[in-house]
Amino acid sequence: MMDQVKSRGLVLLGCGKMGSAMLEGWLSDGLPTSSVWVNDPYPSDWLQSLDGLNLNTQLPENPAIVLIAVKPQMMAEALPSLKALGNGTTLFLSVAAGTPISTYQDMLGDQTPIIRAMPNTPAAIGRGITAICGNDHASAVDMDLAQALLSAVGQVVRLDGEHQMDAVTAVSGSGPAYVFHLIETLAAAGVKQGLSEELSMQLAKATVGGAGALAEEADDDPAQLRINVTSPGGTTAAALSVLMDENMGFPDLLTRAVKAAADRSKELANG
Ligand SMILES: NC(=O)C1=CN([C@@H]2O[C@H](COP(=O)(O)OP(=O)(O)OC[C@H]3O[C@@H](n4cnc5c(N)ncnc54)[C@H](OP(=O)(O)O)[C@@H]3O)[C@@H](O)[C@H]2O)C=CC1
Ligand SMILES: O=C(O)[C@@H]1CCC=N1
Repeated sequence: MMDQVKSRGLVLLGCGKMGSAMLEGWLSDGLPTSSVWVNDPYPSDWLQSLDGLNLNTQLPENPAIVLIAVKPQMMAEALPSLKALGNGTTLFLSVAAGTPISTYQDMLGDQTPIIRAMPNTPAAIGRGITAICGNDHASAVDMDLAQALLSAVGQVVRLDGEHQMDAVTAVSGSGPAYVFHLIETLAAAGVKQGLSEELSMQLAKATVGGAGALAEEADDDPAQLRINVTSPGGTTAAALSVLMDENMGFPDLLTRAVKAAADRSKELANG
């Protein structure tokens, strides 16, 4: 399956933070730079340093996949450059938040196989998770090809339909930022308790990384893992009484944050 990508080529339209995170993962997985075409007006130093990459050159005539990773606001400007590849056997895979499949069909032709995907930046180290859903022209083979490509940078889940994409974006697409902010604020809180910045950051990163890995690997669910940390009448219980506060705690705060992200994803549908 991936041989097709190697021989026919992979095109990246837009290669900023998300495009680069995925490309980094694919290159580490063995995709040769000579099979990759990147079209980006201001390529990063990293992209420019990649030997053999086809950077801002003429695109292949029939690439296996075009990955669209420009911002939703740039879509109307960026997509027309790909029109010649529409309505053919090139599979389009878009990671843009909000932009519906219908926008790509309108601009690339309504016979074009299109898969919408929502990845996240841990893809850079092969620990991403990507949710996908395709249009009627994305065949089972196309879905398998997208799944094979995305599996190289982490887990892949298939959605029941496009209607789930806004919620997925709010949970796992944006989610890493919530966790990074948790690390920042946990480290800052440790400094307030008298630790050095360096030590507090080391403790915070290892704690979030270790807890995340345990949550994925353990048989117990996260609620039980939390209970396992919480000695009756101890320190964790004291902290959780703050974090689980009905009005000002994590549940209310995260519910509102995830809703704000999902609402913004819906707004971005209009560019
Ligand atoms: N960042 C993330 O964690 C995630 C992002 N996404 C989605 O990925 C997409 C990209 O986001 P992100 O990587 O964060 O954004 P970035 O701004 O980092 O990347 C977008 C890239 O596209 C380039 N670009 C702009 N216009 C064009 C054009 N006409 N042709 C080709 N390239 C162009 C930009 O160049 P320049 O900088 O010069 O404008 C930039 O390098 C978005 O649609 C976003 O919704 C999805 C999941 C997670
Ligand atoms: O912030 C954004 O809009 C993109 C989509 C998900 C993560 N980053």
